[in-house]
Amino acid sequence: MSVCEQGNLHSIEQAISTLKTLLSPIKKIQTLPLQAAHQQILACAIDARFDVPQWDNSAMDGYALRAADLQSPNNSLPLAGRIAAGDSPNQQLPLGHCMHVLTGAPIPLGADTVVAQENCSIAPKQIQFNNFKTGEHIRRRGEEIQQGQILLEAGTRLRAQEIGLIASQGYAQVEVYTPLRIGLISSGNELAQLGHPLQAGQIYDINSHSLHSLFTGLGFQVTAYTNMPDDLKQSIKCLAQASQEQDVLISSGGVSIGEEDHLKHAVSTLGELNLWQVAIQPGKPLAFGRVGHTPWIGLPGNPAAALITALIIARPALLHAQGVTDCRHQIMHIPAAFDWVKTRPRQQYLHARLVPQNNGQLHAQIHPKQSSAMLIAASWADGLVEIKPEKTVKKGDLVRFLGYSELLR
Ligand SMILES: Nc1nc2c(c(=O)[nH]1)N[C@H]1C(S)=C(S)[C@@H](COP(=O)(O)OP(=O)(O)OC[C@H]3O[C@@H](n4cnc5c(N)ncnc54)[C@H](O)[C@@H]3O)O[C@H]1N2
Ligand code: MOO
Repeated sequence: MSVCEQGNLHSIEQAISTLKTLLSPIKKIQTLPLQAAHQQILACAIDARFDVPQWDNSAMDGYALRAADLQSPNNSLPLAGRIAAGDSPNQQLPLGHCMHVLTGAPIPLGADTVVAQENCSIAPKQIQFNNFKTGEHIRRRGEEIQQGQILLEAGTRLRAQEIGLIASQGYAQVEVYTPLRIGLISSGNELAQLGHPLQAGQIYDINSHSLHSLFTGLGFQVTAYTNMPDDLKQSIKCLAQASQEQDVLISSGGVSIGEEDHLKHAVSTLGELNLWQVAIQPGKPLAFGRVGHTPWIGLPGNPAAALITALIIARPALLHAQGVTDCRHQIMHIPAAFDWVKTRPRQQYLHARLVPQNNGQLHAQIHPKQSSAMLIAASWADGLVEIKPEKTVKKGDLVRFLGYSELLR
């Protein structure tokens, strides 16, 4: 890998691929109670310990019968008993009888049909069946899951539905990959901490907070370091310390070409710089490297540039290192509600909202303030419209839309 010259920008695909190489996949595994495993990544496949359902059971409140028993002209059978969910699955349906069954109740042996109670005329000891189909309303043993079947593969992120599926098999604990430890570093003399009044020339540190929220939301273990001043010696000291304590360092700011942008120099002193400058707008000055053996991602300082490069480039590589097997995000093709007439050499990411038209179809509307220094549009937006380098867009053209709901999970 080589550091490119200014003006020779790396493509986004190259950047993601370089970063994946830089971040070695996490191997550490921990066992967690199921309740604590939300958003974590499964380290071992989960297989089915038993069939689901474990026995034939009723899908309705009604009456279980053997269809061949219904010979009488008035379609009725004497009632032999009642079975509820939780009762034994081994009860026998006596010949020529029916049994009352509640939803979830085991089907008595010999029955082949459940008739919903609203389709029955119910007398105390005799049930008349008005309308039914043979075989209906029985949930068959194993129709959902069969014993031994792989339910979830290693590398799956555990959402509410996966947690429920694991619980259905009685697993109280799961093995998950230990979350990557991410050290967040903001750089800049101008940055003030929340809770402190601003001095002249200061602004509040935004990136530490937006990135903390983003990466903890993705399941990583995040530590924010205090601000790194615009000073080479102190940058080296801060990076060296953080690199001892974390699996990955992610900084924001200080990667452009100004004389106060010391980060790349500090990283080269402690390790190596692998890549700098990517054909993405916002976010061109993005850089990667190593501090000692610890991978480093240098996001640009402008808050929207830091957020977008974190989502588009850092996110897939970090999830890959975390063991996630499917790091794709859905891309929708949505008609543009805007014109984009001026071509740009870098791939554009525009803050956009999905707006329903009169016919109910969604169109992508972009915010008027797309500056990388501004977060107001990101907060307004539902996601990002992606425009390839040198492309224009006319109203009604289909554009690629990446929803924040996809990017933030
Ligand atoms: N001569 C050039 N100047 C700049 C170029 C260029 O190619 N040539 N690139 C511009 C682009 S694009 C970006 S993006 C920025 C990125 O620069 P840095 O990564 O070095 O970031 P800083 O200079 O440290 O800060 C930029 C901007 O963002 C504010 N900032 C930084 N950190 C935070 C934070 N944690 N919270 C809130 N705001 C933050 C900082 O105050 C600056 O206003 O460079 C352009 N310049
Ligand atoms: O990448 Mo910069 O973010 O264009 O401002």
